[in-house]
Amino acid sequence: MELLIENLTKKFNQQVAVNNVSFQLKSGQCIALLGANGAGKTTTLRMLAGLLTPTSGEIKFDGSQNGVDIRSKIGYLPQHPAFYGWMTGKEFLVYVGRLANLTKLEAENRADHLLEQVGISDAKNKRIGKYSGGMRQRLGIAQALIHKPSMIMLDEPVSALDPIGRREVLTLLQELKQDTTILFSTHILNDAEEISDGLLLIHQGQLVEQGSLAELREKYQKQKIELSFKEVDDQMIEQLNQLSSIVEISQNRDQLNCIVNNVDLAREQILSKTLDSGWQMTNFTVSRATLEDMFMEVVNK
Ligand SMILES: Nc1ncnc2c1ncn2[C@@H]1O[C@H](COP(=O)(O)OP(=O)(O)OP(=O)(O)O)[C@@H](O)[C@H]1O
Repeated sequence: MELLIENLTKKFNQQVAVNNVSFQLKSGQCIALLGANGAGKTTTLRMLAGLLTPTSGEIKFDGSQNGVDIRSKIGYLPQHPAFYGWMTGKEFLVYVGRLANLTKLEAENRADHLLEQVGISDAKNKRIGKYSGGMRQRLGIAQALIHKPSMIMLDEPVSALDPIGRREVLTLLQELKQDTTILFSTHILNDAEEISDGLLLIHQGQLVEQGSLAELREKYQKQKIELSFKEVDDQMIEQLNQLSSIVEISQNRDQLNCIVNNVDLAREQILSKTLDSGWQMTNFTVSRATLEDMFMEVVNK
């Protein structure tokens, strides 16, 4: 399976919600579409799910012609799924199975299988109105899988959940990704790091970075020294900036984050400068820049 997205764009009147986005998704991958609120994640997923017509660009599934209905290949869980609270979990899945053209028997068998797979078979005869948030999301994922799609797309599958529900659904996704191709959106980097193999970072409608977690870590991994002083002034920052080992300094109140090109040299230079100048240092920590730093760097460009 291969999903190829080329120059996908969506405008709402004059507002460009998704701007010239291109990427590829292959069988077996679990990819996170990561971006802040309003970045364009939902709009992208809705176009891929066939619920929204792109203004321009192409969506090709296994080399299909652009515009061909690919909904039978894709399972989709919207950000705010609507359930009938009076139905039981099993009734709901049988109902969506029938909508997906399964016979009654097929729908029942498929529902039982999926309820087992997403771990809510004990509650299959309970009304959905009584389900916890995590159980509803698991039912929503089962719904997305009903027609045996080649891949599933999940819009913010854990964002609205409490910590217990989050954990339930993240664990389920860990299991599902073993044999399901998954594209999911999130605004939480930790969730993306925990379950995905790769990231698509979207910012103001544009794809600003993409790659496997390993590639991105390698690319953005920088050595960093965090310093705190009793007081920080511009002159101090200027003097530190002149040290040959320091590449860049950012300030957060009395804390300075220094990206350095050589930790050992930087340690020596910073400590000796601090002593000479009589600055009152309260913290000196060597660390590595994380994907969090990458996220902030890319998003603040
Ligand atoms: N139907 C619409 N009409 C007009 N503008 C829209 C419409 N849908 C989305 N937008 C705008 O497009 C931009 C992208 O929205 P989108 O919902 O795709 O972002 P998102 O990344 O999913 O954010 P969130 O996490 O808040 O759902 C936003 O500025 C939004 O206001």
